[in-house]
Amino acid sequence: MRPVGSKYLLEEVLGRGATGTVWRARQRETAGAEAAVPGQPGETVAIKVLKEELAHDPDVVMRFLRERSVLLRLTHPNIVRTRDLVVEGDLLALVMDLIDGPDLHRYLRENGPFSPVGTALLMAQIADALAASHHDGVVHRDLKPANVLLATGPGGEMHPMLTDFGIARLADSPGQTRTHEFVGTPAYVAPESAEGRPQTSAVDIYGCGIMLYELVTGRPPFAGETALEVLHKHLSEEPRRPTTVPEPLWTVIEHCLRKNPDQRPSAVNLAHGLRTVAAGVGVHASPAQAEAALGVAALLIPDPAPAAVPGSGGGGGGHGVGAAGGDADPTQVLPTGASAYDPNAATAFLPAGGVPGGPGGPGGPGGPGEDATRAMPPVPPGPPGAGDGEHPWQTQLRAARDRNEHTQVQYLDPEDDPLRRRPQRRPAPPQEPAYAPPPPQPEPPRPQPRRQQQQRRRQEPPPQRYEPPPTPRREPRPPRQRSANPMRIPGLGCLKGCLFSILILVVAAWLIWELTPLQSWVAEGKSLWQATVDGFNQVTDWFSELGRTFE
Ligand SMILES: Nc1ncnc2c1ncn2[C@@H]1O[C@H](COP(=O)(O)OP(=O)(O)OP(=O)(O)O)[C@@H](O)[C@H]1O
Repeated sequence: MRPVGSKYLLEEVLGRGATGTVWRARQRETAGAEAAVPGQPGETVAIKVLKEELAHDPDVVMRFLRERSVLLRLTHPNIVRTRDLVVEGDLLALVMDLIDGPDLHRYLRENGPFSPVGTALLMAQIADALAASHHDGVVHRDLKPANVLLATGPGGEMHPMLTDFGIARLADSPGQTRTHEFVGTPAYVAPESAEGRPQTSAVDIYGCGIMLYELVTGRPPFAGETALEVLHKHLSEEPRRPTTVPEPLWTVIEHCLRKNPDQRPSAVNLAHGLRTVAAGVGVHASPAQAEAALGVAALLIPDPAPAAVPGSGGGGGGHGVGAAGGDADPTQVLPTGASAYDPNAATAFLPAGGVPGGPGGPGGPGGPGEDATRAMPPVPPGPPGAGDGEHPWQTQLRAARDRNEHTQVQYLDPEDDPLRRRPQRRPAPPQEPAYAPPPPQPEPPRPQPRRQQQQRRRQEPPPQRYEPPPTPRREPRPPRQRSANPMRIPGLGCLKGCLFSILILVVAAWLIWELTPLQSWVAEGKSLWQATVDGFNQVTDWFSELGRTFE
């Protein structure tokens, strides 16, 4: 096990992304006052250790420290809580609540698309999370199914939680050492981000539009062979409505995917619109609900004051458009050499300055590797603009390190260092769930806990079918009450009903036998047909006689 700060021990890798590696970790001791959640010794948490390239970047470090309070303050039932930010030596790490469930990308791949109602309800919760963060001035900027973790609610329902908040913001350093055009994932990138234009919270709404489309159809609307092709489609192609998408849901998707960010709804209005759609397109919708869903466009009012992405406008910070040289033609700032585009690849940093195929550019020496982390420029030996004086980040970094001065430094045997060997699973002691869930939401199906998924993946061959998680323990049923109406016949399947029916049949047969001339006919040896015909004639004669009497 490897210590992070003095408070946490890394135990097992949960996954790797473009910005870092996420570990299952254990709290060694209660964190200090800087942490939003002090935690208890023995508690399990998730820790994202940022990549070395990021941790070495002075601008990222400075941002990390500056935005500490913003990230720690961001709490919402649909946001994975950041508990602590750790700076230790060259290591930057975010301590989060551990979510025991798959991410939405994996869930979608294994279970196929959601129903329109399920899609609307799930995304309404994501829109709630965005509304809270936008209100706090925080724009996510990397919305995609892989960044939504699926916890299980108290009734076993799916509870989506948005993660990686602020990571795009941290990674998109304005420093002179890095000239990223944008940080994001091509399939989910808003046109203004792709073009390097000023960005606002409307980029997250565009991401919601892509996710809505993907959840209900199983694939994002814009695909292509290369990242460049996909980005071009975001800029120029209008998505078509698939026949499986109901009209009201399409209205919402279409508004979110407007090329003009000023025409996209605010997150609050998006959440409201999606709930109206969910209520109006389901099988149990009342005419009024269906009517309201058809008029959902009226609810999708844009945000009059969207939260701005700091420095994305080409002004302050000198990055984004400014670094790219103004409103550059997108073909100039995107990696034309990008090949074999994977729409579900991890977050990419697309370079502004790197010439595709050239040094520092995609595919060139010093350029992006095979993974999605592209165009990480070499780190200069000293801080930018340091000169003789000290750059502010150095002062802040030292202060942060001083806070961790009691950190236990251990030189581990390479065999024992989880960073150098394949992680071994260690049994986790029972603990309280990290997340106290909100009231249950209807639909969609349950997610599978992460532990089950990981265990399943290790077995050969992997099972093909989705297995639901163990059902939550139910309260024992109260003893069955006897019916207050013993004569009620609930159906022929019921023994009581059968006996009662037989009794009625026996009585009816006896009455027919006694009150009709059936006995005499049988005695005369008539056939059943003859007896029926005679009976019919007798009734007809009786009626004719009756008629004549009244004439
Ligand atoms: N708080 C958490 N609790 C449990 N698992 C987590 C948590 N945060 C992330 N993970 C898991 O860790 C893995 C890696 O996450 P990470 O955010 O680094 O990657 P990503 O989002 O897929 O890629 P990128 O960061 O490049 O977009 C994912 O499988 C994710 O499900």
